[in-house]
Amino acid sequence: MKTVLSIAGSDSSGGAGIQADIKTIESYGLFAETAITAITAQNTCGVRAVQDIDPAVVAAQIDAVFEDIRPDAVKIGMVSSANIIAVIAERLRAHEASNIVLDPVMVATSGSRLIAEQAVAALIEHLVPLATVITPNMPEAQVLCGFPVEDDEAIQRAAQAIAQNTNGAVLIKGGHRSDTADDLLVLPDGSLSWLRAKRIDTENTHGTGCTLSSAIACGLAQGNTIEQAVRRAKGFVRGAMSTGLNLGQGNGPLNHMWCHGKPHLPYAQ
Ligand SMILES: Nc1ncnc2c1ncn2[C@@H]1O[C@H](COP(=O)(O)OP(=O)(O)OP(=O)(O)O)[C@@H](O)[C@H]1O
Ligand SMILES: Cc1ncc(CO)c(N)n1
Repeated sequence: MKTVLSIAGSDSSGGAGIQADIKTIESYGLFAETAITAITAQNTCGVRAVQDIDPAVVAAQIDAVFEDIRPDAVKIGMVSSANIIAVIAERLRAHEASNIVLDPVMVATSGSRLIAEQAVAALIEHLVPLATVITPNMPEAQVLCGFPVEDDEAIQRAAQAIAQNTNGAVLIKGGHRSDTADDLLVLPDGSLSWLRAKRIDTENTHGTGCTLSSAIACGLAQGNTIEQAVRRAKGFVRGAMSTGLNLGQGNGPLNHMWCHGKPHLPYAQ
């Protein structure tokens, strides 16, 4: 069985972070492993508390996983401090990890900040160069490239600027657009493709980015090309957004148990 390691924060409300990743990886039929970077107390309305995990314990989790059940792909999500970022990069290099998907998480859907301002430089220096695919949303792309990212032309320039720091691909996600949900993919050979999609009219978008990035990691673990993995992942998120699940009082979570238009729950009543 193929395995995927999620290095990310815990979301107590279950819709984002480590929890979204495990649900996604299981929906792909793969085996999920985890290295928790932070524990957040949050729900669909906001983040109430964050406790970072000691960097030595983050490193120990990564070592324990690689030295036993070696993952076929790695997804990196919330990494809130420069020290944690540095140990993750160091351990992934030491284990010669491949198929690394970096979701440069900065702000939750609810608007709360999830990374220290000083840690952004460390993310660019240590993790961006290791990534097979980087998946910023538009505000994150703006922080990574340093200029406003508001229209198609700026999205294109931002993706190309971010791609300068990596041998991998860059996917700029369109969840923050008002008109469409088009994403832009720049492949390592510099070729550009727009992944066009109609917007789904819903407030329930908590964890869309976490779900997308772990789904891309699953596709890479299964041997998909980057473009195939990204297109399948976008379809998976779309399906998980479309079931009409409406939980919580804020931006609700996705339904990860969606599978090709029908539930895949053998024990469901
Ligand atoms: N309303 C929507 N309709 C269709 N697709 C959407 C919608 N919102 C987001 N998506 C898609 O979901 C994926 C994740 O994009 P998004 O920009 O929401 O990530 P994000 O901001 O990192 O998410 P989060 O911080 O909530 O985890 C992208 O492929 C995007 O196009
Ligand atoms: C733990 C965690 N990671 C990522 C996100 C971004 O959606 C979130 N809200 N919480």
